[in-house]
Amino acid sequence: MEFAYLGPRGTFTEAALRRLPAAKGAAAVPMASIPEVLDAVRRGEVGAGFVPIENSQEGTVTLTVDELVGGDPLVIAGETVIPVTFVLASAKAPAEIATVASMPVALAQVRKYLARELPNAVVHQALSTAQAAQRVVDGEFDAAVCPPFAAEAFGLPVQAFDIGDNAKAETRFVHVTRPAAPPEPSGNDLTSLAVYIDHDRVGALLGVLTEFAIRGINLTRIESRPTGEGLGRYAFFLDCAGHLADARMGEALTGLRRICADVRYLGSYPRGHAETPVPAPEGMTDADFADAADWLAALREGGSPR
Ligand SMILES: O=C(O)C(=O)Cc1ccccc1
Repeated sequence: MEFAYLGPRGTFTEAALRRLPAAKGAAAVPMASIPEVLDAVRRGEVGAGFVPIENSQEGTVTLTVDELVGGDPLVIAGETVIPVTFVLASAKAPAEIATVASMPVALAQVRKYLARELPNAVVHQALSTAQAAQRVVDGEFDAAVCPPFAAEAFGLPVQAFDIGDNAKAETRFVHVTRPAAPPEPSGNDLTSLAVYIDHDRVGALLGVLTEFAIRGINLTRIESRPTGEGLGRYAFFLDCAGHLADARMGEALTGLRRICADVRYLGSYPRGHAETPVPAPEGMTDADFADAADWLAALREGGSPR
């Protein structure tokens, strides 16, 4: 199995991919951008892709979420979470740095550092932190904001370590495939969905949330993303605790299907970090649903239920 990932070598994505159990022994194929990774998966050129999706400091990696919500269908099959620390990589001393480059999600996390230490430097966007380091080596920019291992991979001196504005920043990365059955439940899973509501209907979002709340399903993330149809037209990206195979998740999904303009299932997969799973509340276990279904079937057959 080949994994395409956001490259070149030296990205945080590459480091996170090494921690993904499903990628053990797999060939890692660097791609220039997030859309290129996802398109290679869609075209079947690689079996899987690996891209950043969420940062604890900056929030959503919009390129990834928008592709999942609105692009040709893909599903998430796994995730990893790693801490991210940034360095200023350059052959020049900070006083001589006139241009600095990185990926927007990285630049946003060193905003205070750049304003304080390099107030006159012109900031440029790159497709990844390691691509910025590559372009410094090529002479295009003076400095890159990148992981320490990217500076090392590209032979760039580090002018400053730990320049992130939040020392506790973490990033979440996802393993994506073409639509496929999910991995078996692990006991601590997430299910991702994109939900399109009827935007003119008052209380439509409350209706969506109710489907989860009444079945004891915890949401770990809800994000609105523009559909591109105009102002006020948004889709919701949701991460829900639980697996597609859980009876209560199945019931919530069929409930959404009935009340939403559209629902896109985006995968059930084991959580990549140590969150304690929220157990099914009383009356919401698979056994409770099976018992209730048996009871109803017996009523419909005219028998006398237990
Ligand atoms: O550019 C990289 O190295 C990435 O993997 C994307 C990224 C950028 C900044 C923080 C986390 C991930």
